[in-house]
Amino acid sequence: MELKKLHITPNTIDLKIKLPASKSISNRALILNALSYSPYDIQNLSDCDDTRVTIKALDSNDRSFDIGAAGTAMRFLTAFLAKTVGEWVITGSERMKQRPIKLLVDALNSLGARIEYIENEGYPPLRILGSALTGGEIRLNGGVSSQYISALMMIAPYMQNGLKIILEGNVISVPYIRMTMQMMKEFGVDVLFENNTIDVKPQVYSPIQYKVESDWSAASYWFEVLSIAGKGRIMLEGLYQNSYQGDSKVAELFEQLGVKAEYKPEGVLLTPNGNYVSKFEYDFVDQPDLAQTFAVTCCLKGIAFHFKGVQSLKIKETNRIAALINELAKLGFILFEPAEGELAWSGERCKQEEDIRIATYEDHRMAMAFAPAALVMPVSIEEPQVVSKSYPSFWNDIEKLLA
Ligand SMILES: O=C(O)C1=C[C@@H](OP(=O)(O)O)[C@@H](O)[C@H](O)C1
Ligand SMILES: C=C(OP(=O)(O)O)C(=O)O
Repeated sequence: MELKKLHITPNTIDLKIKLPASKSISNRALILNALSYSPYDIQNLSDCDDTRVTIKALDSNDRSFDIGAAGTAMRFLTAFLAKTVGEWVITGSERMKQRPIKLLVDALNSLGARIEYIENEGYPPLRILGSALTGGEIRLNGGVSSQYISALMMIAPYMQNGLKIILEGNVISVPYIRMTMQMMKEFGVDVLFENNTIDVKPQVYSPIQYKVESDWSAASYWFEVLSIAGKGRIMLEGLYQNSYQGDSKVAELFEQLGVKAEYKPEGVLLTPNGNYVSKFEYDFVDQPDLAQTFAVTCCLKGIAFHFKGVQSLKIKETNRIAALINELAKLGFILFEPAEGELAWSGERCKQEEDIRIATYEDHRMAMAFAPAALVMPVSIEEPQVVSKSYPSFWNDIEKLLA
């Protein structure tokens, strides 16, 4: 097993980090570029695994695709292939075969698609008989994954009757639905999203030249580094205040955890603000990918926390709730679930392990969220290469702290 041993004890921190491009924006831009038959190359496309699998599928002459561990690629391509004439097979990693897709498949089949399960009902791999879709009106539970909704929205302009989606339940990850809507508008189509109803009339996309922003979820690990270190300055290049990414909320949230973020023309400058709250409370329903960053930061700063809105973490790259509970216990922190969809730490401690080896469960965010713990104690991160799912140069950037 590969192991990354780390203990970071910098005298000063003065870094410039070129963050990876957003994988969420990259994967949408690729689908929209394909749907608009664009002659342009997308600029600043991410080079991460989740984007590479989408590029490979869209560029290939194959009929069978393995999208590995990429949730967005699985969901977006399922919808894309459902409306593309031909017979297709789509599969993914062992974990992807446990991540639910039934709501999306049922929705597509009710709109005129023909999709079958090859192994287990409700899960990839899928056999898709692609054809023109009739569209119409559907009701969809918005509480499982917004990726199903984004996937349906992007192909909606090409449905014969357009598409009206009435979202039911507590809709999660709404900023990602808004990101899809904004990008569709940039590619020249009208989308209405009001009162839990999304309406897309039959239309055609227009190709545009598109440049992808840097990734705010990746930025969160640098906020964590500065918060834990409590000193230094870090310039994160290519980030803007008015971002389509809901995870840009990280800048405001870290004001409570010792970090000041200033917007400069080249990016965001992080410096300490000396302000650490005694208890951190937040509902992560709009920013599920930030939860791991905050759990590790709070524990290492001795700040009790109570998170809500984290129910979707159980169906991501791993069960992130279980993974956080297991791995933070190795560092000496006892977390618990006050209720379904919640995670908390009330200050309870256990004995820290002597030789700390953090398991990453094939989850890039476990590796990246735990790496800054090395500013406090020596840690080894198992299977560090998992970071390539969203941030291939993460370890090169972390090594700048050792220089
Ligand atoms: O649409 C997207 O790009 C994403 C949506 C979110 O998933 P859910 O909608 O499943 O929460 C997020 O966790 C994922 O990393 C990316
Ligand atoms: C949940 C994530 O990705 P996906 O669902 O696209 O696999 C993530 O990157 O944290």
